[in-house]
Amino acid sequence: MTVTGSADISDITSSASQLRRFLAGLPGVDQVGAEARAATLSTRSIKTTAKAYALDLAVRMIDLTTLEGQDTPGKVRALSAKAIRPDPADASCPSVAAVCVYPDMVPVAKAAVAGSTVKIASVASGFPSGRTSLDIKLRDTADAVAAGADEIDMVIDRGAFLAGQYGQVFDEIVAIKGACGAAHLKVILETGELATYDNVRRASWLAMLAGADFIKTSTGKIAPAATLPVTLVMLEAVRDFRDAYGRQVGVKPAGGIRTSKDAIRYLVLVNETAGDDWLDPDWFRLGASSLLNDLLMQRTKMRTGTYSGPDYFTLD
Ligand SMILES: O=C[C@H](O)COP(=O)(O)O
Repeated sequence: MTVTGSADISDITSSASQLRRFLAGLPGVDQVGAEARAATLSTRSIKTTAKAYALDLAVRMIDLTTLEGQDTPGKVRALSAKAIRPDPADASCPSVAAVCVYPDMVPVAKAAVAGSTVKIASVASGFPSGRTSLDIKLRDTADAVAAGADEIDMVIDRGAFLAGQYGQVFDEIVAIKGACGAAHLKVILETGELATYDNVRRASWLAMLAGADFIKTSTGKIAPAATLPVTLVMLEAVRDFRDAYGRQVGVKPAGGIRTSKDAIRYLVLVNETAGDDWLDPDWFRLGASSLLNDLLMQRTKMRTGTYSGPDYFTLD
């Protein structure tokens, strides 16, 4: 896709009307083509050696998530221990990328991963609905960062987006990015509420223009959550954005990704759509609460030839 319009981001974002014109001018997504391509890629088989690599890469890309009202410090500590050392019986098993928690659990998670490579991601900005004032969203974000979050996962205002108030959504992302300081910002589009692939493409560009470090599909609280075609559209967007403006943005599908097969399908999609520059935890994450155990079972099967039952691994 060739992006038409100004070559300079500041021209596009200088006014709400310029931004609207730019987003309205993005080419429409070929829905049938996107779904067919995602379906074709999802049937692709990979060699055994590549599979072993892919399983480890998928482990390294996980944002191991717990976002439940009943989360306790004990559960977050256990999850953090698992994030550092997913398979205590196998020292070759890598750590996951990050633990993802609500802001009040950041201090607990931060202390639990101290000394490891595991990052702390925190949802903020009135997750999951985002229906709160900008002041509260900024405070929510600043609190999580002050408590040690390395990454902030914010939700966009879908109501404003769907009403065409792109300038408002843009300004909010810019403000929250400011509150992040050195922490990376992942912008959750909540694609299950955006209704069309064209909207997914527009929201992806809007978030990137506003300074997102990552674009993320879903909160995991709305169905459908991550899907391959939606992720394909987002991967095309980050690829085209880098081509146009020279800045690389990451992608994080999240919600409903539970099996090794699913994870490998996403990795094939990344490779074939954005390219192997994105096949790295710095640029691609899998937001998941219960994918890790299946990856561990498949790793063990490849190593020993036999499956360990799910009970062998601790609960995610
Ligand atoms: O961001 C991650 C999601 O909230 C996790 O969703 P999941 O429980 O369906 O894996």
